[in-house]
Amino acid sequence: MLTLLMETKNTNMISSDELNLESVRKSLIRQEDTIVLSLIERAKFPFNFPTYDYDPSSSSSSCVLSGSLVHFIVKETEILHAKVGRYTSPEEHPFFPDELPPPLTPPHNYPQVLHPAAACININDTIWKMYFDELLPLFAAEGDDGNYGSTAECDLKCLQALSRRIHYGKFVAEVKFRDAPEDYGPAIRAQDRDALMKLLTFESVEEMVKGRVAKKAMIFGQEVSLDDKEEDIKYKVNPAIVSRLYGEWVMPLTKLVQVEYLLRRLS
Ligand SMILES: O=C(O)C(=O)C[C@]1(C(=O)O)C=C[C@@H](O)C=C1
Repeated sequence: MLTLLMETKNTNMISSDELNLESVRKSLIRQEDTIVLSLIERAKFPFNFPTYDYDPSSSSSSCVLSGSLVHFIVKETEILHAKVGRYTSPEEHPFFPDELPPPLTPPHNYPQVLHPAAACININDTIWKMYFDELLPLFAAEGDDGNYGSTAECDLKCLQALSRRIHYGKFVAEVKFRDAPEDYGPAIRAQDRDALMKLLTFESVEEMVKGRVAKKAMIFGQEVSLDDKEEDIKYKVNPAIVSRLYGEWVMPLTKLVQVEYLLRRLS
């Protein structure tokens, strides 16, 4: 708890005068480490289906949870973290925002960098569905080792890291608007999603990101042994899956957040 409190207080939140494309991209690059390492930790456990299984109609269930174990762990963790002010940070977004208590800690004055309308953008429902329906089956081995609590804890860390990275699109969008209001203004006033998406997309950057996260998965996730031959190296998480995660989900969802933010930027 103290660590979390210190983490919340010692935020490396970007101030308005430090806000530029280089600084926000530097943060996105640093967040790649957290995402790749959280996937590697989740890959320690097999799929462990009972972590996600909840059938209210099953009379045999002695389970008293109102949902699956992973729902319970995420909800209860968010309630605890809300009490120490985690979700007063513009960089943090809860998966269950409707059930959170007010902070018990003094308010922290975060730099007011974003337009107030940013607070209404939360796409965690989409992130939750992507993670459990698309991503997890790609890299979690089949099987059940009974470690359902630890498995759910790893899922929580993956969800939090992905949510933070994708919603960081609000800061990227703010930078892009400030750098070129004459370009973004007409598309915003026309509420033209396609024009905004075209303006904010840098395909060369996306290719670099996909290559870098695959390389991080290789370096961070390499099974190390002293007599490995080059062709026998194994990885805890397939680097191609990490590259696909970014190409098919993380960057498109980050761009969705950017578009949603920009549509509201002049309201
Ligand atoms: O770096 C940017 O310009 C971003 O908008 C971030 C990001 C990303 O999600 O990594 C998204 C869209 C761009 O096409 C390139 C990269």
